[in-house]
Amino acid sequence: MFRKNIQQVNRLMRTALPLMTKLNIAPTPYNYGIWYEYASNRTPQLNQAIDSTLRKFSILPDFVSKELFYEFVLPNERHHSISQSPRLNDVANDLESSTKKISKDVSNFEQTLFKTRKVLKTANKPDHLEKVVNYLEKETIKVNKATESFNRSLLEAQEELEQLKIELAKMRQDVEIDPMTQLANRKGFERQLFAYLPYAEDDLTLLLIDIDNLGLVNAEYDKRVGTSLIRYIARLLHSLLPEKAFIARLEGGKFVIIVSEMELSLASQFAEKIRKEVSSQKIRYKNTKTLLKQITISIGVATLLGEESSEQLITRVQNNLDHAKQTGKNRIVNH
Ligand SMILES: Nc1nc2c(ncn2[C@@H]2O[C@H](COP(=O)(O)OP(=O)(O)OP(=O)(O)O)[C@@H](O)[C@H]2O)c(=O)[nH]1
Repeated sequence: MFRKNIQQVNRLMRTALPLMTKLNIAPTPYNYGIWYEYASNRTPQLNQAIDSTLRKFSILPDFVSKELFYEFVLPNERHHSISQSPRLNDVANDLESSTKKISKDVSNFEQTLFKTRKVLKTANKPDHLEKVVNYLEKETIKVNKATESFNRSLLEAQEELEQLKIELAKMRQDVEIDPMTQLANRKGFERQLFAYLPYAEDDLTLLLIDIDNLGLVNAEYDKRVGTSLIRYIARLLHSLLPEKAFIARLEGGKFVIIVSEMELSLASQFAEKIRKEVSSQKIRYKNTKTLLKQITISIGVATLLGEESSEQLITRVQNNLDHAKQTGKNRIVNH
C-alpha cells in the first residue's frame, strides 16, 4: 500500500477520511490502514467484513480493526512479530542447516550414481563389478542415514511448532479468561458475540444473569462468602449450558450466556430452568459450613431482531434484566 504514487494515495485518502468521519471511526493507525484499503476497493473480503461488522455492531470495535488490519492490510507484519520469538528462530535455523546438509548429501549421491553408471559401462571383470557394488552400497547407507536424520529434524520442528501453537492459543485464552471463575471474561464474550453475529438469524439469544442481593450476602456473611458464591453460581450455570452455548462472567455476580440456534420461547424456558435450579439450591459456605439464606438470580432474555446491532441487542437484554430487578427479582423478563 505504501508504494503507490502520491496522487493515488491522496485520492484514496480523500475518499477514506470523509467515510471515517461520517462513521465516527477513531483516527488510529489501524483504522487509517483499513479505511484506506476499503476506499481502494481492491480487497473485497475486507470490504465485506467491514460492511457486515457495521451492519451488526454499528461501530467498528478497536479489536476488530486490529484483526482486520493484520488479516488484510499487513499480514506480514504479524509474521514479523511472531518471527522475533527466539524459539521460532531456533526452529527456522535448525531447519535451514539440516536442509542445507541434506541437499549436499543428496547432490553428492547423485554424483555417485552418475560416476557409477559411467564406470559400469566399462567394467567387465567380476572384481571390478564387486568394487562398484560395495561402493554403491556404502554411499546408499550414507545417504539413507542423512535422510533419516533430516526426517528427525523435520519431526522435531513439527513438534516444536505444535507446542508453540498450543502456547499461543493459551496466551490468547489467558487474556480472555476470568481468573476467579475460569469462565470467559467480557473480552471473551465480545469476541464470541462478534464471531456469532455474521451468521446469526433470528435465533441468537442473550441471557443476562445477575445474582440478586450480592451486596447483602457480602454484608451479612462476609465478602469472601460472596466471592465463593459467585464461583458456585458460575459452576452451576456452566453445568446447565446446552449445546452451542457460551458463558462469560462480566463483572461481580453478573453473567451472560449466548445461545445460538435457540429462539426466544425456548431460550426463555431455558432461563426459567436456570432460575428455578439456582433458587432451589441449598448452598453452604465451604469454610464455615454456614448454610446461606435462599440465593436467587434475575435474568433478562433477548433474541436478535433482524438487522439489529450487537449494541442494540445488549441494551435490550440489559433493560430486561433491569426490569426483572425492579419488579421483584428472582424472575426472568423477555420482552
Ligand atoms: N464478594 C464479592 N462481591 C462483589 C464482587 N464484585 C462485586 N461485588 C459486590 O456485588 C454487589 C453488586 O451490586 P449490585 O448488583 O448493584 O447490587 P446487589 O446487591 O447484587 O443487588 P441487586 O443486583 O439489585 O439484586 C456490590 O455490593 C459489590 O460490592 C466480588 O468479586 N466479590
